[in-house]
Amino acid sequence: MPINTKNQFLLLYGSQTGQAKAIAEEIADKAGNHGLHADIHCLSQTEKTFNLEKENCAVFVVSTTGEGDAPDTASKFLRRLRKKTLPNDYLCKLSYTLLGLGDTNYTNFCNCGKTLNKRILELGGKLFYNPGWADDGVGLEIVVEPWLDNLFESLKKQLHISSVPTDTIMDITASNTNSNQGEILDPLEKNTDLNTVVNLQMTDNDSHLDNIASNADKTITEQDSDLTQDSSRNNSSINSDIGSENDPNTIPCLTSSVPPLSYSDLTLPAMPPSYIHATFDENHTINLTDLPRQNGYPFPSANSDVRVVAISSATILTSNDAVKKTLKIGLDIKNSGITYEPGDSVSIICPNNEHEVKDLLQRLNVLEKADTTVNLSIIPDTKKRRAVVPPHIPEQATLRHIFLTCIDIREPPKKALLRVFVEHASHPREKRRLQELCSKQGSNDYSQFIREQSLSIMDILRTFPSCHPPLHSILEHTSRLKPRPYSACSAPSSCPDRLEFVFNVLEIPEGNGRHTARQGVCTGWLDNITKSIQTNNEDLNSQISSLSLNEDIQIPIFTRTNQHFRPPTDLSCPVIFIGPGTGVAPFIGFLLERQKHKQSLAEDTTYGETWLFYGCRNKDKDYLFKQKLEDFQSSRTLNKLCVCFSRDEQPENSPRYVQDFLLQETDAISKLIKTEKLLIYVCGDAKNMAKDVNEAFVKIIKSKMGLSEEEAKNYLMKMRLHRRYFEDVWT
Ligand SMILES: Cc1cc2nc3c(=O)[nH]c(=O)nc-3n(C[C@H](O)[C@H](O)[C@H](O)COP(=O)(O)O)c2cc1C
Repeated sequence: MPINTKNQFLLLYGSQTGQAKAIAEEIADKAGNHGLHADIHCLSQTEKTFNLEKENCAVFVVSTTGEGDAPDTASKFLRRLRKKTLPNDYLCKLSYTLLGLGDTNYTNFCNCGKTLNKRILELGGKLFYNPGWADDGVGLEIVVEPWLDNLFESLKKQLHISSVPTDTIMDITASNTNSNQGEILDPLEKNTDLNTVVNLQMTDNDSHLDNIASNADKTITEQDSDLTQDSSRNNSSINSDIGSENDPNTIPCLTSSVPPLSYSDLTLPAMPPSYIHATFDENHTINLTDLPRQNGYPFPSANSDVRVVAISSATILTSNDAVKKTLKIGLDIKNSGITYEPGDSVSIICPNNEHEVKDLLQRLNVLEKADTTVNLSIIPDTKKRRAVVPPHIPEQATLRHIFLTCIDIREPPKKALLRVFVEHASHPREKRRLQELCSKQGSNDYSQFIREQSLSIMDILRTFPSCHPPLHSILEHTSRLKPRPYSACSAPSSCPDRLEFVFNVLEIPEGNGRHTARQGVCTGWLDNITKSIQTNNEDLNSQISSLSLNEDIQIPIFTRTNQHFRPPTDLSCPVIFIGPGTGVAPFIGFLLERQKHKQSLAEDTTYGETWLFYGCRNKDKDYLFKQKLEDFQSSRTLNKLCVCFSRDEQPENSPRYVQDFLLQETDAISKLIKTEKLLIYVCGDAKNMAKDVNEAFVKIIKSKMGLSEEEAKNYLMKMRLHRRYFEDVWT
């Protein structure tokens, strides 16, 4: 396909953890199938490789991070676009569309995408296709897939390209008849795509190829017909096999409670072309300790270099009979060059579980070669455009190294990988169920049975025993293994050489498609490697640490600054901290810092009221930092400590959750709000707690300030905008 400016569009992405980038790359890949060429760049390349004001046609894919913030790689671009000096017609040449990624569990859903969209419109840009707002909380694909389906028709209309050159069609089209060319489309409404439609009527012995041929309204080229015939062979065998059993209920399901889809048409994603070639070199021994972590590819959001530091303590903060085990880890950062402030987080670069790696390598039939040097290269005649070995995977390493440290083998397999699995499942009924799960019609099943249950690649392979995918497919379709961030619960002003953080050891039970019970990747690893030094006694821990008995437990980390979640600088402001469970962590650091400040302040300094709302299940089992919090209260660093226990026997009307406690304190809190100096900090679970806390404040403001619901919500929104309401939440 010749590249000329006529069929070219600018494709820009801003991504924090890789999803927006992956979707942008998918758009770039698919563009060629439609006779289009995507000039793809990260937004960080602004003014180096692209200049927006000179562009005619652009597609943006941007996620939101932090508290409604732009990804790190997009912030410079947004800063430039926000300049007040830009004229109103700055982008008047530009027609564009935008796909925003976000998560409705966070307060500012898709804020970065929405802000960008608003600003481009203000600067004279015109939308040629409705923006899509995809919600990671329920599954990005629910919006992304239909949005992508219609994007290319709109792009072609925009670029005045009426027909698709036949030599560029890779996908196979069956029922592609309702193409709404040129309209601005609602991504959720209409559906015109270039995907494979598989018809598997029980009674219909027509081959898949026949079905496609009769419905197709696009030419299938020679190179594509290979793909078609492959599918045809596989699918016609499915038909005859299913036909002979004649019982739809025998189609294997992920769990016995999962019904299969009906035997209707399925629209499958196009089979992704393979592109990585792995060869083993027995004569070459590789020194793995020399290999940079994840091939030296930078970690997004790192604010320090990666450092290897010693774990100097591991304190169990919960009783033996608590539902969850909570650990506090102390890191020795003396001479490490690592600095941090309360509110910052430490990211732990953890490996996958070694048994899971072994099981997967065994299943892929490469366990004997796990420690042999492997060379990865690009298949010379691959059909994948711009194919490169993923930058976080070294081209020369061992499989064990790659599977342990570079790729995420726990993440639910993407639909593209399931599509590959379809081709490598030999049992017809398993093949059919895999087809369902990656099909458009099976989207709900995919969300419900794979994504929501967090099934791993190995869970899927165990469920479909006849499926034996090739090694390269796993390397091609897995994400980078991500470092796990934890808020610091210490303060450098009180112990400059130590950084502490807390976490619950995540226990994931067997069931719902998960073939084995497991622990969280990072929390399970930290729990295991610190077993020998774990203690319930903080004092014992400091003795161990002073004896330096555990220098050999070392872990790689980096820190991330959190400019938006900092202790108040004006100590006269009243402040309310809300942090149930491990959400209390940053507030311990804040209070340590506050205590230090207070000690150095003159007697008559005005010191704002400081309250903490904390919650856990049981007073005697999982009340984290009990002693410390009570000490803060005794020293008047904390003026009010409101603790609730959700599972203890209690007098009627006792608050069970922090939001109940807030409501109980409505009068006192509303007085603090009315001072217009109150600062509110919320940390912890985004899904339930942060939303409920937000609602509790709306109720308080509404009832005590005589405002309507809408006005109360606006009041709270203004508090956020004026940096008086802060959140550090996670899902
Ligand atoms: C730490 C963190 C903070 C987030 N904050 C927000 C937010 O404020 N608003 C939102 O809509 N989505 C938020 N998200 C959800 C992401 O935007 C969403 O998961 C997206 O798919 C990530 O895409 P990326 O991998 O390209 O960065 C957040 C996700 C994380 C991990």
